Amino acid sequence: MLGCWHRFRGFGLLQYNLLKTLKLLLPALALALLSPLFYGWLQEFDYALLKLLGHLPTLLAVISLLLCISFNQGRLLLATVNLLLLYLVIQHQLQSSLNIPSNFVLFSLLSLLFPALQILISFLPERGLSMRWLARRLPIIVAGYLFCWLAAVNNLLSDWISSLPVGLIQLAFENWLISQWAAFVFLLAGLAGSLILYFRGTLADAALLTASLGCAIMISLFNLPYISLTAVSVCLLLILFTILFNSYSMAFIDELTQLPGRRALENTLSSAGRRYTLAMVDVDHFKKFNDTYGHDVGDQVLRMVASQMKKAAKGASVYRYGGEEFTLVFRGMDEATALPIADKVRQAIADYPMRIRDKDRPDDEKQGRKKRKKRGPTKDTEQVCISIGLCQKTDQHKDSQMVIKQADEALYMAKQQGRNRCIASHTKSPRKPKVTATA
Ligand SMILES: Nc1nc2c(ncn2[C@@H]2O[C@H](COP(=O)(O)OP(=O)(O)OP(=O)(O)O)[C@@H](O)[C@H]2O)c(=O)[nH]1
Repeated sequence: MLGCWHRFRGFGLLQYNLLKTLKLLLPALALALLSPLFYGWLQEFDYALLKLLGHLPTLLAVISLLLCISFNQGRLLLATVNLLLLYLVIQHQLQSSLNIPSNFVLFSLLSLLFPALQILISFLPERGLSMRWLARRLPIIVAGYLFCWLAAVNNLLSDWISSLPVGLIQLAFENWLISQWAAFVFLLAGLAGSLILYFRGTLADAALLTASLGCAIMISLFNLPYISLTAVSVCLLLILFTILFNSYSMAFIDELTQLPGRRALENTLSSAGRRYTLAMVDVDHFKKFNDTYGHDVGDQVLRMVASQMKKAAKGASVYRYGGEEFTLVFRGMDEATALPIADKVRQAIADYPMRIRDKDRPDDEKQGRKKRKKRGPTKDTEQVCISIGLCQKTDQHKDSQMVIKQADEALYMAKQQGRNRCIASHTKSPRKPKVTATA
């Protein structure tokens, strides 16, 4: 039975990770669907406009580089450089037929270099951006393309055609220009990218994987006009979107609970209009969780409270105000309507059996079972309670800060009256809770 449960939990985790991965790939999917439209659109432009549009990838790359530096996104900076250099070498050295031996050699080298660098970039941990970090990695990418470019401008490449291995000459699929070796390295880049995306699950990983797939398609369909312009522009647009989304998350999303933070709350309140109710929420005796079980368990409690609030607070948006304080905003609702919803939130959390994980629980499952047997049955769930203070916006409130202040006063009263309850500034509380907070 227990084995069954573990298998079920394993399946649930797999499903969760797969869903998360698919969600992360959604922006890439949207851009992939739009790229044939963009490609078709290009065909209608006249030569002068197309020449101008040829600079679009460089422009996008420069914007991306500036944003990467401003927002500390090291891996996306390297991915941008990889795409930009690939595009520049193609534009300056590969604008005539691949039947010319030197062009064919350059094309073969680039179709190995790009995916190999993508694999390296995918495996790098995201540790922000510093000069030392960059100085160790950027020269590898630049050196690869510089080597190809110098060999091409010095007319060395045509001499190398006779020494190209068969795997770089034979195509992997009929009518597709990708060689067997290049297909293999792109496949490795795709596999590495997919595994990293599955386990690490960041939007940057999704963008890196998509850039590898996009450039594999570009290499395969290289004889189509403007294919490099289309593919590199789309990949860079995705990278730009990722940088902007990441910086938005850093500024507005609380990392621990994944709830919007105080800055997002301020934005909401500035556009909430004149009719809303705000609730300040505080975890009762939270300090005791930290003191008794440690900071990690304190963090678990905050995550549980956040997720239960999101589930139970129907019609309200939930924010982490800071520390163990949260905020609910009920747009378009008065206190009388918001109060029962807030009370349901309070009840949902009070009813949730919070499982506390033993701090010195051994990693080995067998050892753990032995230890639990020796110690006998223990109480490993704790009740977590919250107190809530509500206040609806009225004409007396000059700004949202005054509403927050009054909701905070109501919260203080809830604490004074015994905790685990909701108090509204203008409306009578629905009922007294049966349970009182114990932590
Ligand atoms: N684990 C963890 N603790 C935090 C975090 N932010 C703030 N704290 C702790 O939250 C505790 C807040 O405690 P108090 O303000 O004394 O309030 P309380 O114990 O909840 O008591 P009452 O509000 O009176 O019910 C402090 O010990 C902070 O260190 C966090 O992100 N994680």
